[in-house]
Amino acid sequence: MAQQTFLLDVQNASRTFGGLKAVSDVSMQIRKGELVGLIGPNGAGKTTLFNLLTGVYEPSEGRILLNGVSVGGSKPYQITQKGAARTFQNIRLFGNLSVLDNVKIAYHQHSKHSVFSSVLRLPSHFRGEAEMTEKAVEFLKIFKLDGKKDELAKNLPYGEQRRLEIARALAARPQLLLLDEPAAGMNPQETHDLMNLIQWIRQEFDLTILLIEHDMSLVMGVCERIYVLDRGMLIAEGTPNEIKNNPKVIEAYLGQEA
Ligand SMILES: Nc1ncnc2c1ncn2[C@@H]1O[C@H](COP(=O)(O)OP(=O)(O)OP(=O)(O)O)[C@@H](O)[C@H]1O
Repeated sequence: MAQQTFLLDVQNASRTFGGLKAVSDVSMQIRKGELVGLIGPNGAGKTTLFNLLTGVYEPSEGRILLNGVSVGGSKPYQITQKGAARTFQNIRLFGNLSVLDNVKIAYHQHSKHSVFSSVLRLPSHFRGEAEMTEKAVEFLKIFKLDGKKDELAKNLPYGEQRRLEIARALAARPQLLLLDEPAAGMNPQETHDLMNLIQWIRQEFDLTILLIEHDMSLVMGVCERIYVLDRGMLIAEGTPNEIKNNPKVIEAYLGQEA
């Protein structure tokens, strides 16, 4: 029987820093089109797992397959080319570039015009450049940022910077979009709008999404499945309802508050 290929297949991945096992023997399988949450108390290993998925760190043990192909040892930009793009917990925009240029940078790798035509300023370069600007503006429209395209990214309010980061990740045309705390610092209205936006872009761009989020209303409201990490280990996986009522999960979160 043919083996099922998952879009993302994490097989017994671990990552140690000195004596600390930040991610310990984690396995997770995500099918194309799913919207999955990754939660856990502070220091559980969520960002470290994202860093393994995106080539920031290599797993100390285990394998990570994207579309059935191992991404072990790939650099972050190579993983982006293989179809996974991310946002960061601490926003990482090019603050001194315009909002438009932040998106164009991501779009650049998908542009058809060659470096050769750019250097020689051939007509195809200008056509390519105009096309890229047009596409970038389309992405900005989705995130209601087109009116601010010429502002410096660093001058946007926090919630808009978060949206711009997602627009930039999306412009890289990923199959898998990894969002690290997309609602952090947003007010309830912004969070609510973001939930709708995440669901909309998933449909529109045929995306698979994995998101880390502390805002439980967002996680429980949009995710179909949730993985829970605690002290580097996967302690639960299930639907939002299953996770809400899972004693191990409740205990992990109560431990955090104690
Ligand atoms: N580069 C590193 N060097 C040493 N320790 C690290 C490194 N990166 C992460 N850690 C440690 O690994 C553990 C997991 O951290 P991580 O940031 O992945 O957790 P998290 O679940 O994302 O936490 P939070 O919700 O607070 O962002 C923590 O104890 C952290 O201090």
